[in-house]
Amino acid sequence: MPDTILPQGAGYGVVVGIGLFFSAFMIFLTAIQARYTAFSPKSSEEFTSASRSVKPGLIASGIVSAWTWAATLLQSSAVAYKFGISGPWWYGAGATVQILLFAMLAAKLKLNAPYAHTWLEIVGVRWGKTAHLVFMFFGLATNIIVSSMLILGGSATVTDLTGMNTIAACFLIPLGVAIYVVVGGMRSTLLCDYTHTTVLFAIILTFVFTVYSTSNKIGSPAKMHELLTAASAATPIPGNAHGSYITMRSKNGLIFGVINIIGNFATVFQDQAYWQRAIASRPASTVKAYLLGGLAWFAIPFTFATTLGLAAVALRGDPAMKVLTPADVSAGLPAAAAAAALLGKAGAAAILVLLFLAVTSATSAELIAVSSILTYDVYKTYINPNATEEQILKVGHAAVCVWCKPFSSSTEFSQVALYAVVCGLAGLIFFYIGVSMGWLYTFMGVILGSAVVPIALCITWSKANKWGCIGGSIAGFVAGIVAWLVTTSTLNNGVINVVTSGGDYEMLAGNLASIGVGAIVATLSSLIWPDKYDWESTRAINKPAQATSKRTEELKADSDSEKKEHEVVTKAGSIAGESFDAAEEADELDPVALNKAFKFATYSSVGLFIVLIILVPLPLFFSHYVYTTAGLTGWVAVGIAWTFCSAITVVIYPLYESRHAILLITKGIFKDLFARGSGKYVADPGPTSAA
Ligand SMILES: NC(N)=O
Repeated sequence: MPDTILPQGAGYGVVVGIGLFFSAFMIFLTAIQARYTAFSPKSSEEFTSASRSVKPGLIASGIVSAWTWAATLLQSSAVAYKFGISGPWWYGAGATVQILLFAMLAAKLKLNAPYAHTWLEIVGVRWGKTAHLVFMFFGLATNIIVSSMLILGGSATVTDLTGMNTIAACFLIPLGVAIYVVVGGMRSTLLCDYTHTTVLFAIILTFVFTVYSTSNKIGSPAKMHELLTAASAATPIPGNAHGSYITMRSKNGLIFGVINIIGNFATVFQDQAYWQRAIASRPASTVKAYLLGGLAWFAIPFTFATTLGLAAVALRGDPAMKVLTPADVSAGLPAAAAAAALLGKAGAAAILVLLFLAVTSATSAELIAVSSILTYDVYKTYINPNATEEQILKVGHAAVCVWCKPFSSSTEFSQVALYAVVCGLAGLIFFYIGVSMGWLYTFMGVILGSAVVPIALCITWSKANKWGCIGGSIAGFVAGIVAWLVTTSTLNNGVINVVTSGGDYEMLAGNLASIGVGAIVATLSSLIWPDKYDWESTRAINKPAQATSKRTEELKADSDSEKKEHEVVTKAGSIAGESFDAAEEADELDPVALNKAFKFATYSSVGLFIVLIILVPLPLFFSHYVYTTAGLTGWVAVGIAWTFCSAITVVIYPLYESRHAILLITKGIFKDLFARGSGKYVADPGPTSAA
């Protein structure tokens, strides 16, 4: 019997083949965009922010795609395997609430810095160079840690299923992504994200229906209940009510929940990828996009892990089920093992494709995020403040390829290869020192958590104190590391290594100290020495010369013909290009409407936070309830229904809202087919709708 369920060729085929397929797809999309729409991929605004014109469904799909990491599928299943049903809940809820709460930051971004390219530009303009550099450290550290987790999770699974060389996997995974991001920029990345998300939901639903409906090994929630009950009796989980897998009363599940909430605050609030989607979004619908994206994403880890993570427990002892070591669990392998045990080679292949799509789309989000930071916060801020549009675009492309070498004079191919080296090296270093994806996942809040509250205050609160926020971030960082190491040493007789430092309490202490000290110092100093910031300078960042509201123009215009003239003038000043004109944009940036949107974001996200983190899980935790068959059936049914709603939101809804753009492109293609050259988009002098 071979050591792996799939041949090595399958690993290379998926990693290289699908990577190149999506690169070709991206080139095709970009060509279509350039020919049949008003948006030119040659503009730097279009490359980094899709001309700030994207509608909420596609943004929501992009959020889901960027937020679906290897860990979303693998670590969620690993915690289901370790803690039972509480693991998927804490993973899903504990990483959804940040996206929901980010809707508030997105509303403030549109209100206080509507034309910024990066969140660091806002920090720099408000607080100057020191703050800019300190927070850039946290921003880039976030991108590096997230990218490393993606590479680690992806390569571990590909190696486990196919035997593909881990070093090759680490380097080849980012290669295809780098090519397609360079070719397309933000809009094509969002369209590629959409395709990935569609396939992702199809594969997840296939696994769900296999486990809970068709499989002869499980096949129903009732059988799953029976198998989990038997597993609980055979190997009770310490800290769970009655040692059961089918209870929310799990002490370690709850600890993981707290760590998860903290770490994910850091990786949303200080990752340019999420700011970038807010920047790319139309102002009027940014909040809606984040609320939809967050709610849609919840179903992915929750339902997937409630399916394959629990299946990995239920199938223990099955001849087709691999025996998992603690290292395998930490590497996130229970889901792949269960998929292979249930569906053989087909299951393994499906999980390989699923994982690869998740890893590539999240990596593409990280790439374009880093590219924007290097372009606008390093190159334009410190190297060439008078950079031309052409220079900015060139650096943006180069930065995608090589994080640390944006001015390479080598060919694009060698830049791509160098980028693969940088990203792959980060993954490899962690791999060789024995740091798994699971370890890194619980560690991320220790070093990133301290900047969460200071960054949120900088963007949303006029009273936020500059030195309090900078000091809080640094003090929290130090406190997090110290608390983590001291707890490790205390609990492990002075032994500090990768294994001892990865324990639940060790990571919990580091996470709590980091976010707590950062929050307390930043908030208290701002209350004692409040700033009085008026946001004028951040509102002026990159502001186009003639961004005047259509309403204002209408008031000024004396006649219909004069009004038309005004529209044409404002249109010329639009940063968003011809399909989302300046007057429309200025109307959507109306402060009254944006303040309303902020209030709506606050009420809904805080309300959903209370439901997801307090009202649902805590009563179940304190009641010590162990699910009956009917209880588990209901729990699974909620997951399946939620998954369908999510698929409708991020797969069907974007198609519906883009129907005019799809029609426009289809007409253009048909015109070209019947009269060669006649289908190319020609600018319409009047306002039109955005894709
Ligand atoms: N994106 C996460 N935390 O899965």
